Amino acid sequence: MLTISVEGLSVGRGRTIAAGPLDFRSSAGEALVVTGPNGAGKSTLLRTLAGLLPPVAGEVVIEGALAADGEAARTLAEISHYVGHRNAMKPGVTVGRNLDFWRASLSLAGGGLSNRDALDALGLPDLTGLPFGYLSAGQQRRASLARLLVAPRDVWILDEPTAALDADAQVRFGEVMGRHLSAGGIVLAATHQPLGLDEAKRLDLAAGAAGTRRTAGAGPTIDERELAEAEGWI
Ligand SMILES: Nc1ncnc2c1ncn2[C@@H]1O[C@H](COP(=O)(O)OP(=O)(O)OP(=O)(O)O)[C@@H](O)[C@H]1O
Repeated sequence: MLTISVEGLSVGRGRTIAAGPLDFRSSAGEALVVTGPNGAGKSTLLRTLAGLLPPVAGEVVIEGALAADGEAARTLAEISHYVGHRNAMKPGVTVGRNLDFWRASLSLAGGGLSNRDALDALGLPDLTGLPFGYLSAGQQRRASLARLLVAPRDVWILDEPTAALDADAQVRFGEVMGRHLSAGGIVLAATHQPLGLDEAKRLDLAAGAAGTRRTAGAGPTIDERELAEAEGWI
């Protein structure tokens, strides 16, 4: 059975710890909802889990999942979707071609929904022929979330997934996540809003996190400019 074990994980930038050390475990069919005030380290935790930032300390152990090459997956990046604050869809390219890109990039063994069915699951009409940039903010978020369905992956790492969604879309996306969990998937989500995941485990980063940035004694050295470029800030 797919299991993610997080042990002594401290996350941050360079040697500055934003949150941790953290210990938790998620198994197939489970959701973990990460909460906490602004600056508590929720996004930093999710980016670290997704493999976009190195951990300051600790480790993430994956068991029971196969990567694209048929070997046991060793990192979450090999078996997960990451949806950050940004939509990661090209505005000048059609919705359909954006989704085709995600299908081609992330599908492990096929089996994803068609673009039209994925959009329908998020309550959108067939907008596949429109440039992504023509969509409203909420439509853009829905279309971006549709990539979770065109390229099936076991683990969904979601940062504020329902920001910009109206009430109907929030309910729909709650149902989409529920079906993913029922099929044995895992959801790791940070949010300030209820996600409709009543059975989810909770991880509250409030205690001792915001405003108490600490520096690790040892850790990987990061080139701050490289990091900023990788994150699209410069
Ligand atoms: N690129 C960066 N370089 C240095 N520090 C950063 C960088 N990005 C975030 N931080 C710092 O890391 C800490 C945690 O930020 P993070 O974005 O993880 O918080 P969050 O809990 O997701 O907040 P919010 O609820 O506002 O989205 C903050 O103090 C923030 O200033």
